[in-house]
Amino acid sequence: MKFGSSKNKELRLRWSMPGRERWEVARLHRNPLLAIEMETRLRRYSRISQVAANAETGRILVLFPPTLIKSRHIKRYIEKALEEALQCIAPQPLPAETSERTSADPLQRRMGKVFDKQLVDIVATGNGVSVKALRKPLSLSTANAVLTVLSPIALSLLVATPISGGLPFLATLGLRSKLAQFIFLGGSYLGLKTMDSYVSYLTNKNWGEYSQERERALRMKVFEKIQSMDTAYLENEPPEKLMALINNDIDKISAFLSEAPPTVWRKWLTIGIGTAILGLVSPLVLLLTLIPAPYLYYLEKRHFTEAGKNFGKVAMDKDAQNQILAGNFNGSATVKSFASEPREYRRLSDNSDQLYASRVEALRENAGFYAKNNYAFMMGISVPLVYASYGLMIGRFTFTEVMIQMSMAPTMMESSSGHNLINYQYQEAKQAAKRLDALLHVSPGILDGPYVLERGAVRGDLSFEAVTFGYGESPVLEDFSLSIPANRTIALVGGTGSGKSTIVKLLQRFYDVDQGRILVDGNDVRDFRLDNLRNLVGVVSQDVFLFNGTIYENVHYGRPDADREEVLEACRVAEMLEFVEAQPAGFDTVVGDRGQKLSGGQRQRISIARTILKNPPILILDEATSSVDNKTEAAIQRSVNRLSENRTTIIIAHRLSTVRHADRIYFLKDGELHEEGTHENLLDLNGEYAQLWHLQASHEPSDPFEETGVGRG
Ligand SMILES: Nc1ncnc2c1ncn2[C@@H]1O[C@H](COP(=O)(O)OP(=O)(O)OP(=O)(O)O)[C@@H](O)[C@H]1O
Repeated sequence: MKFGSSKNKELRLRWSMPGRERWEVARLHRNPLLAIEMETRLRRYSRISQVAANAETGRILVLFPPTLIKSRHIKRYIEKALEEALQCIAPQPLPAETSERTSADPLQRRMGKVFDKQLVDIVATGNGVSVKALRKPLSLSTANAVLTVLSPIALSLLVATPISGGLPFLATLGLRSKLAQFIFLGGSYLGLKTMDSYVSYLTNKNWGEYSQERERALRMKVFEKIQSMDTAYLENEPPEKLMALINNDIDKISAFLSEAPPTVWRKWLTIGIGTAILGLVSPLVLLLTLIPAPYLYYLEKRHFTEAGKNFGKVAMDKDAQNQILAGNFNGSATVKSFASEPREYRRLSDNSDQLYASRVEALRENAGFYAKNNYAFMMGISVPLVYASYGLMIGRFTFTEVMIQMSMAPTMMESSSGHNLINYQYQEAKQAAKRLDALLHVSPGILDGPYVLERGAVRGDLSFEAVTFGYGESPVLEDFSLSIPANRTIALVGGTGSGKSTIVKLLQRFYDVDQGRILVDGNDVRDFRLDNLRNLVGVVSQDVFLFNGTIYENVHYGRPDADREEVLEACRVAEMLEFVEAQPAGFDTVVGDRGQKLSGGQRQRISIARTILKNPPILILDEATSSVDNKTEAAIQRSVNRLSENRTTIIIAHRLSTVRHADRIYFLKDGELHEEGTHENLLDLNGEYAQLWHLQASHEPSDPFEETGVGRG
């Protein structure tokens, strides 16, 4: 992307002093991903000491040592970082149908015709197949190939010089004496070897950096895509599958990129140059050298198929063994109680026999392959050399020519083998690219609306107008209407599966309604930016998800820009200070995976504190107190009551004592409003709500909220 004349509009220097500059970047405004990408890119410049990009203000602060870097360079660095970051996070312009996809970049298009198109597109994710990025690694690989061929030739000439009596072409360069030629060739050989090592290092380093850069861009793109996916998609895809896409598939592409292009490029160039040299010296020796190449190729291909099968079988047997062992160790008490140790022993013994057989088969095949491969390889070197020696004997070749043949034959053989490993990596990368490409081209159905919401301006009036919605064919909600004035507390009650949670999922646009509309302050929720809409709603539910961090971090998650004082205040309102102080490391206590190290009530309070910190105008309490004892419930209820003050609140609960003080209660049945009114109205109505109330009252010894004097919504 070029900025051209728009450059000045993109960037504006807001403030500057030696070693510090603050720039305004128009596109940074409200674009947190761009802020992250720009920071990452600017940090790569070793002479920039600190960077902070702020998506709220659209500004970027750069700190640098003024003695090392001139102020005018900062602008160039920012321009470059912006250009690269924009390409990296730009939305995929490709349409959903594979057949219609076209690559904008001409090099990408050309490469897509030679290699697998999906793989090329995936490698190009973010910023295309950049000629500039490939120029250096490709040049280094070329130099590497040339040096691979030149070094053995220099050695041949060096060894041949004392015996052959000198090289005429060196004599024409003024090196007439044998010693002068020897010194020149010895120096050249050592110099070439040194260069060869250094260029090899640079080649590997550059291809490695290129593949790592591509891996990073791809990982971020895939992660961004997964995050943008609809809830419906995420519910259908197991997390392990998504993790495998990000870990295994991207790794396969990265491994292919760091190995295959430099190896193939070097091998092909070496074969090309070697063929030319051997062809000049003796076409027959060249032919003899190349004869085993097809056989070597066939051997490798067969070996990869067989080895794939054999190691697949070994892996299966090993998996089965792990399962047997895990079952045995985890269920040791059950094994002992049934006295089934001999049965367990037999299972492992049978499995070990199978594992032995499959491993032996794999090793046998491997040994056979290496024996045949070595034999063919050696013949590829030996037969031409026998012929070359014969040629020397009958005077067809000079000693120098034989030495060149002796050095080139192994180099050629080495270069003509190993293609199957590359092919294997290519096939793996192709399959990985296919899966990633499919993911990147799924179009999310739920997209941002055009309007940016100012949070403070939202009152919190909610209205569901004739909403019909179903997850599949049959509707869960049908022609459902409900109005909630701002700052009121309403309750949704009803049998299991009646659609209560679905209503709040629709409000947050986890799904879109099939018919009708949902309004916030009179505006359709589909018109808002998704992040704005979801920031309006705070949910405290029965299943609290905590990240595996500290208590403080989990509360702070509610509003990352909150300071410590605000976090502590939220915890105080959520009545969690007492339990935090009892923890070994207080707020720094790590909560464990999904918060497993805490009790249900403790997790619940963290969730409430998190929501208090978020301070949303609309609050949803989805069975928030259903899994705790009466005392904890009463304490949580106190926090929840404080939390619901001055907010539109929807309470979902099965236990009716939790909702009796709501301003209005809606009783749902099969996705339709069956009864509505205050608790007293509904009791007077003596319908299903009243029946349920009496049923629950007869099972509950007393109303916990009456006892503790809390529970007013
Ligand atoms: N993600 C989903 N995919 C398919 N069907 C779903 C999904 N979520 C809910 N349902 C179905 O939609 C219907 C309503 O579910 P919902 O969770 O809204 O009920 P609920 O009233 O909240 O129930 P509960 O009180 O048991 O939580 C149920 O029949 C349920 O099986």
